[in-house]
Amino acid sequence: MTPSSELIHRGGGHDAHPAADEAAAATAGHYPSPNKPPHGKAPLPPWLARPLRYVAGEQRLLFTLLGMALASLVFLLAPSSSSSSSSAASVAAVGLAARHSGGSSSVSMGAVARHQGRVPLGLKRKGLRVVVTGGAGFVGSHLVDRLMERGDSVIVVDNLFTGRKENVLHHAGNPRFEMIRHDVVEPILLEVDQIYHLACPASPVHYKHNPVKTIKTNVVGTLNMLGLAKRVGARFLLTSTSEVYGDPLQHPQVETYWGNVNPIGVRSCYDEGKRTAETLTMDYHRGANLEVRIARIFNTYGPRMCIDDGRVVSNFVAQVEGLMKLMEGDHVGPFNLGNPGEFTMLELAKVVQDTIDPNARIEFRPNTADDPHKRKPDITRAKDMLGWEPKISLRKGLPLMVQDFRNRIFGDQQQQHNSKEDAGDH
Ligand SMILES: O=C(O)[C@H]1O[C@H](OP(=O)(O)OP(=O)(O)OC[C@H]2O[C@@H](n3ccc(=O)[nH]c3=O)[C@H](O)[C@@H]2O)[C@H](O)[C@@H](O)[C@@H]1O
Repeated sequence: MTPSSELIHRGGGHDAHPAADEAAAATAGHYPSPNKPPHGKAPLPPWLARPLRYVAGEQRLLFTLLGMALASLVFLLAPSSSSSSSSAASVAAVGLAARHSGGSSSVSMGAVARHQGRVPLGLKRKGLRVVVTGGAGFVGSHLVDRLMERGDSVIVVDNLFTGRKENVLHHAGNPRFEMIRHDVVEPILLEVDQIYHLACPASPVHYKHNPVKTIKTNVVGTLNMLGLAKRVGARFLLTSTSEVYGDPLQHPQVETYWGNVNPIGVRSCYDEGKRTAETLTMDYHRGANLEVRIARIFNTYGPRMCIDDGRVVSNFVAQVEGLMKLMEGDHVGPFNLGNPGEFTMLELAKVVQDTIDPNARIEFRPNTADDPHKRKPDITRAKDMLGWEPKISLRKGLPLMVQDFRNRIFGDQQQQHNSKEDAGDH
């Protein structure tokens, strides 16, 4: 075989590697002369002649055109399914990237995912990403249970001042659940759709313990969470309190009542703190167009309540239902969420005697400073606009809480007793 026939043979047998063939020919010293015009026509430069010959050979051009026509046909016939699945992929990727990135990029990515609106074909609507500050507390942990039940992804942000890990421990290991030990007075960046802001010491024994910290949590903590909501475009719900009415001069209290609060008293860190939190919430709503909701919670009791809480009981944790209705609804509020059933302290003490211990002694002591004399929510607004009202009476609800307290106190004592016995055995 001559070197030139070898070159032709290579060209025909290894079409996929013309460049390699050229290199082989060059090393063999058999590059065709570019200066010899074939059949007297104008010569084609070799960089053009070779690819043209390659494309024209073996009907490759025909096959290429056929392939392109087929691909366009498929694309035209199935435009919606292919485009929605690709958008689904991009949304999923965006969600993932957004959770793992910080800075401003996560903000815009979150916005893309959130405003996607349409659910891609064949995909179930994904649950929301929700932050619950104070989610390890009494009300917060019951809210977390409901959100998890609904299929949401929940992040609890709590500094565990009065909350307990045990309140949410049953969700540990669930990939939709996360708990971050964090104090809301420090900023935090999370990519979420909704923020339930509950973090705050709520009972007088706790909020009076460190009043400066209490007001800081209410003001700086709320500012931080509002800032987060603004940044990621999340809906924000504040759990305010009946304490914003102070020692009310109007009875029962309607949401339009402005309250009677001592600004310099021992309870002011909480009362004024929550009032400022409400002000901040409304300012962000008006000034930054933030979607906000405000609930004013009246005294609540139930399982998981702090054993040394000491607040007067009036309502069961079914209030959580009210919080969720408020978040999902169209009304900003504020809404009173509480039980309008009224009773005196003496009546309450007697219910406690009947349900818990008939031998419990009733003591009469002077009231603490600025303690409200009377309080009763008017819940007309919540009934009409949220379709919410409390369902469990004190006599029915109290035994449920008592059972939980018994388990925790006597269960703990039983555990200590058992471990002492175990230690004695060794
Ligand atoms: O009834 C009300 O008005 C109150 O109801 C709930 O409070 P609650 O669940 O009853 O009280 P806790 O069990 O003490 O829960 C508060 C949670 O906030 C957390 N917390 C407290 C203080 C703080 O600085 N940061 C913080 O994360 C605590 O650890 C705890 O988990 C809400 O959390 C309060 O915002 C609301 O004012």
